[in-house]
Amino acid sequence: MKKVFIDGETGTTGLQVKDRLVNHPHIEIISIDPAKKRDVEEKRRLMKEADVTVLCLPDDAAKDSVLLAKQEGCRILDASSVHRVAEGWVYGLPELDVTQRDKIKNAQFVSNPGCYPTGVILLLKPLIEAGLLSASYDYSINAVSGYSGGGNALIDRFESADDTPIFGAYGLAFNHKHLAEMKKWSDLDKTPIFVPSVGNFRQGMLSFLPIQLNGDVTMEQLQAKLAEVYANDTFVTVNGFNVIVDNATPFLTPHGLEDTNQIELSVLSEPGNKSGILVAKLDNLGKGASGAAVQNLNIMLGFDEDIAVNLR
Ligand SMILES: NC(=O)C1=CN([C@@H]2O[C@H](COP(=O)(O)OP(=O)(O)OC[C@H]3O[C@@H](n4cnc5c(N)ncnc54)[C@H](OP(=O)(O)O)[C@@H]3O)[C@@H](O)[C@H]2O)C=CC1
Ligand SMILES: CC(=O)N[C@@H](CCC(=O)OP(=O)(O)O)C(=O)O
Repeated sequence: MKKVFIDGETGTTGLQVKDRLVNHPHIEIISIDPAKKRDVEEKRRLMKEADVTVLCLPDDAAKDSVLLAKQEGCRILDASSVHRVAEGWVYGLPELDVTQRDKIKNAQFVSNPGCYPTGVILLLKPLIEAGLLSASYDYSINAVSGYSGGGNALIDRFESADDTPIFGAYGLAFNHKHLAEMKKWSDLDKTPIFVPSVGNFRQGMLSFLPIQLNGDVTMEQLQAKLAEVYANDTFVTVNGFNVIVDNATPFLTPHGLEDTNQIELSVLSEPGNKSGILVAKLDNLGKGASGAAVQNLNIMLGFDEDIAVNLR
């Protein structure tokens, strides 16, 4: 058995990591006494005992815990957004390319990706790498997330206040914390324009990337390349060209993947069109956070990467 300490076990992401790991046959969770959850020496003791510590903390608290881990030489999987483009950290997106799983397996410090970047990067990176899309294109991304993406504070607001909107755009200063991560790991020349939004539902996410093609490239080729690249990836499904897979068809909704570690990629257009959209659907708390964290833990600890990644 390997031991895992979840620092931030009672938060939205931490609870979902815990709920997955209680079903893990090879991992034992070591928990902090709730009365001591901010006690630095108690954290140090548990970190030293654990094979890996998962940080499910606000950014500033995550920085403090990483200082402890550095002092003690402990392994960390950080779900916060602090280290996703930081030197000395491995980006925890196993499907990024064929070398990424080995990097994750051997790393001391792994940073779990943000929910929005997970979809955007998996769509853009392989298409740019293949020369089908340009790194210098003016990309824009519109996305909608379930309110659990905002952690306990937003959950409380949506579930207890009576003045919550059905839908609201945010991040309108265009400096969202996920931009650096999207640019770096998709290999973009420019920072994209990103308009996130939140809807009055708990879990689920859709990210849309409108594309205008130049030259001979077709939208069908984009779908074919994505299908080829992710053919062997258990958690990535590439839908057929212009096929909407949704219980609510003809509507494309953020729903259907809740509590799973799956992500669905789609290329939607009409045959022969030179424009269309790339779409990623995932559970912001699944492949966007806790499912991905358990997948990364499995890789870091040498287990099959699909053990206990889903809640259903
Ligand atoms: N929600 C999501 O969809 C995603 C979240 N993340 C990231 O995961 C991290 C956690 O987010 P989320 O779960 O949403 O946030 P929550 O606000 O739901 O949970 C944060 C938890 O951390 C606890 N906490 C705060 N400070 C400390 C500390 N110093 N020591 C120990 N525990 C502490 C909080 O306790 P208390 O309530 O008592 O303050 C709370 O239980 C963030 O960095 C976020 O960016 C990543 C991907 C997706
Ligand atoms: C709806 C909502 O507020 N979503 C969060 C992102 C959630 C996520 O991916 O978390 P990280 O904090 O780990 O980056 C936001 O836009 O900041």
